[in-house]
Amino acid sequence: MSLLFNKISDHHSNELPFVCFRKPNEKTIKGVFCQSDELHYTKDYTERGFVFAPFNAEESSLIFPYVSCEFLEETAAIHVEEGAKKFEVVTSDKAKHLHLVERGVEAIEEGKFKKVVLSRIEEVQIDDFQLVSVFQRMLQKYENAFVYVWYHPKVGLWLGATPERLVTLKGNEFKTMALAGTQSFEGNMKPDWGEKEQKEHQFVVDFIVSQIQKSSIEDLYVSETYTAKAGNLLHLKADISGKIKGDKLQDILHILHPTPAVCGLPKIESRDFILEEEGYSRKYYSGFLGEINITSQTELFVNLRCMEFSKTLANIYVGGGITSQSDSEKEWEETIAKTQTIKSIL
Ligand SMILES: C=C(O[C@@H]1C=C(C(=O)O)C=C[C@H]1O)C(=O)O
Repeated sequence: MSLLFNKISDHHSNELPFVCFRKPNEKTIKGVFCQSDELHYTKDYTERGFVFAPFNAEESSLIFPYVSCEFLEETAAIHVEEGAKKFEVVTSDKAKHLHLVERGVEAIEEGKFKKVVLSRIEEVQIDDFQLVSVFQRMLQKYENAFVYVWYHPKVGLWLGATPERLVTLKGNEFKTMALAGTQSFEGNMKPDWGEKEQKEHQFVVDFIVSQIQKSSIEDLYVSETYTAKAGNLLHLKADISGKIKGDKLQDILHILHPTPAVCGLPKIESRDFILEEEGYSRKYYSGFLGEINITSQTELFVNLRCMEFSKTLANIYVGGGITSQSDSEKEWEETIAKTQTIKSIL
């Protein structure tokens, strides 16, 4: 095993915090290793470090401050075997999810909001969990995702391979994306998209554009909508960029997070519905993570296609966008397709 993967194993066994990640379409894997298990929170996003933020923007975001961390980088090619797939689904409550989606559609029909993203946890029993192998399989399988493993002994162990960028700041350049609408990849990168998917994606574009117009970001550019592949799934995607004039990272996060790709529209009404009705805590799922203020660059990703581990269980977090046109059975199928993307690396 390489130096970096050994260090991950050691730090995890010694119960010391770390994060290891690879950015989309890059080869370098970076490891950040903390020297103590003290918990740090961001004050105002002006710190330098790796942020791990929850879905609920009213809760604090964790940070590994780079002043007190050790770093390792590697560009090793990874060749690992497919997952052993020795696992059993412990909880996967279909009736509950169908009911939740139906309540979401009713609330939309009552005019409470236009879109809400509803999610669930699937608990999977894993025998003989090998952290490094699972992480390596994720790296191998998801080249165009932000792939990470994040650990803090007082918080937990999270792994993910997310296709969604929340925000990139490089100098005065600002970039984000609108990603929504899902179908399974069947070999065709130019599939037909239904009206429901096109609409749920447009809600995300419109929200981001209107929020940016409230900020001082100029030269706004929105690409054509196109199909993007993430694992065995396809999504509708549009790239959005601009030039920052005076906004701080904290202001930008405040206007963007959580976008209707993971929350809904309007933001507050849909968020309250999620917090009241989903019946579990999303914790860091659909929050965001990544490096902030590293040589004046920030790159944050939405925490999707992720799981949280305890000793013998993996909690897989999945959700999907609900609109007035949603069919609960199809929404259930979409969450199944999303869990399969994740399970294939276990
Ligand atoms: C909420 C998730 O994904 C989000 C929801 C999507 C959808 O509703 O079609 C697609 C991509 C993501 O923006 C998830 O994967 O859990």
